[in-house]
Amino acid sequence: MAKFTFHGLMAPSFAPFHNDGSLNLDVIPAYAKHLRDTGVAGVWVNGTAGEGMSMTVAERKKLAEAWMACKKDVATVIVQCGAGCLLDTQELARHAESLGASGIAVFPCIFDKPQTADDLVDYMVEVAKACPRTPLFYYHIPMKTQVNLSMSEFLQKGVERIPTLCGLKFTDRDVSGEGKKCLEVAGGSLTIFNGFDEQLQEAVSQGFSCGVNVCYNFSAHHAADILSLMKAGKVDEAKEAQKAIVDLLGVIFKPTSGFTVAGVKAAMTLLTGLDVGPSRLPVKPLTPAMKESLRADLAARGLVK
Ligand SMILES: CC(=O)N[C@@H]([C@@H](O)[C@H](O)[C@H](O)CO)[C@@H](O)CC(=O)C(=O)O
Repeated sequence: MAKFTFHGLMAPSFAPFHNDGSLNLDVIPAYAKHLRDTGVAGVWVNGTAGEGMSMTVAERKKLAEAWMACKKDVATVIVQCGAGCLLDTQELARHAESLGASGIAVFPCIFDKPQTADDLVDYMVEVAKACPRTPLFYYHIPMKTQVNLSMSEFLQKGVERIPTLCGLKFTDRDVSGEGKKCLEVAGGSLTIFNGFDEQLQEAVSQGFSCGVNVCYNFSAHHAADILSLMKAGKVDEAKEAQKAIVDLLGVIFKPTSGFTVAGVKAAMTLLTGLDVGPSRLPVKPLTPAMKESLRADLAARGLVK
């Protein structure tokens, strides 16, 4: 079995774009230093917030390379390689392994979707052949993929057939049910990342010790508080820190009446001063009026000038 250990906060990094839509790699070194300075020890590149599915294979490779060049600041780099077809996924996985990535994460195929946990394992077996020396993770995010299989069954079957399978990202609200079952199957030897900012405290209460959540990009301190308060047994205070995250997300998603990558990218730029640029279609960027409304709401909370 491949070895992988991570505890704490991993940021799903944004894909920085110039206003003309092209990749802006120049911001990555400062982005990496910002994450280091805010206690974030890992990045999850080309995922959901990272608009992996909106980029070409060549762009995705460039982003992976840019983050790998910053390993002195952010030591753990997991590259999300799921793509439209298995061959592109394998090409990206081979590339990530050649760079020495800490791990490779994979969405399922989302057009012809796996119907059973066995189908999913079959697919992951083929991906693993392209990156036989690198820890492999499944990226469970049914709200995007509409693939909602039992993750505990997948893990049970997957470890039998994929020596490099090291866990999964559990972007699913059911942390206390299926999430806990995954932890039981993992038995401490696989890594299960919590996937929603809003449920970190609940996830930690079930035994999760790490997460890949978008807020770690710009307000990691709340999540770091949750981890340390839960460790100290201060559950009520941890729940207060959790409320602060939910409140912040409420502000960020107000202009778009719900989650969009455009909103969190705009928040990143406003809250950190690191310009990650607009989102790429099909995710519509915020309009100037939406951006101003977000800026004003964040300013009212003393979060931006
Ligand atoms: C759909 C989505 O973006 N989910 C976020 C959450 O952090 C999410 O933004 C947050 O919990 C708000 O609902 C992360 O799971 C994203 C993520 O890990 C990724 O970009 O790959």
